[in-house]
Amino acid sequence: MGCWAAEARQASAKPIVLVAAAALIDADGRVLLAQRPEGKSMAGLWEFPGGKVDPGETPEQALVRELKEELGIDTRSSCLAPIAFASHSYDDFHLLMPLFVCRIWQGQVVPQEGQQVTWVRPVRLRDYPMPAADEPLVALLRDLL
Ligand SMILES: Nc1nc2c([nH]c(=O)n2[C@H]2C[C@H](O)[C@@H](COP(=O)(O)OP(=O)(O)OP(=O)(O)O)O2)c(=O)[nH]1
Repeated sequence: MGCWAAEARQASAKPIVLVAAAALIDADGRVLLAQRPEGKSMAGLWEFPGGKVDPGETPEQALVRELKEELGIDTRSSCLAPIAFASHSYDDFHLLMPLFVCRIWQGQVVPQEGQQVTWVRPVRLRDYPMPAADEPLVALLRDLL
C-alpha cells in the first residue's frame, strides 16, 4: 500500500535539482562523510561530499570540481564509478543525485570549507544522521561495500 499512498499525496511539480555525490572509500574500506555546516539547509546532517551540477557540466565534471573545492583532492572522471542514485522529493525541490564510488584520488583529504569530515565503516553508517534522500543509499552501501 505504501507506494500507492505516496503517489496520492504527490504535490504539484517541483524543480528537479541535480546533485552529484561521491562515496570516497579509503584503503580500509571506510566511507567519507562530511557534515553540513551551520547556515546551510540541513545543517548538522552528514552527507556524501558533492554538490549541484552547474549548467554545461556533466555529473562527473561537477564532482571532480566539488571534491577539489570541498576536500582539496584531485580525482578523474574515469575514477568515478556510478553505483546508485537518490530520487527524493523535499518540500521545495526534487533531488536527483547520482552516487559515484571513488577509491583513487591524489592528495590528502583536507576540508576546505571548515566542515567536519569522518571516515566511517559501512556497518556504522546508520550512526550518522543523514538527509532523507540518503537513506536508501546507506542501506545499499552497507550491502555493496
Ligand atoms: N552533497 C550532497 N548533497 C546532498 C546529499 N543528500 C542530500 O539530500 N543533499 C542535498 C543537500 C542540498 O540541498 C543539495 C546539495 O547542494 P549543495 O551542497 O551543492 O549546495 P548547498 O549545500 O549550498 O545547498 P542549499 O543550501 O542551497 O540547499 O543536495 C548528499 O549526500 N550529498
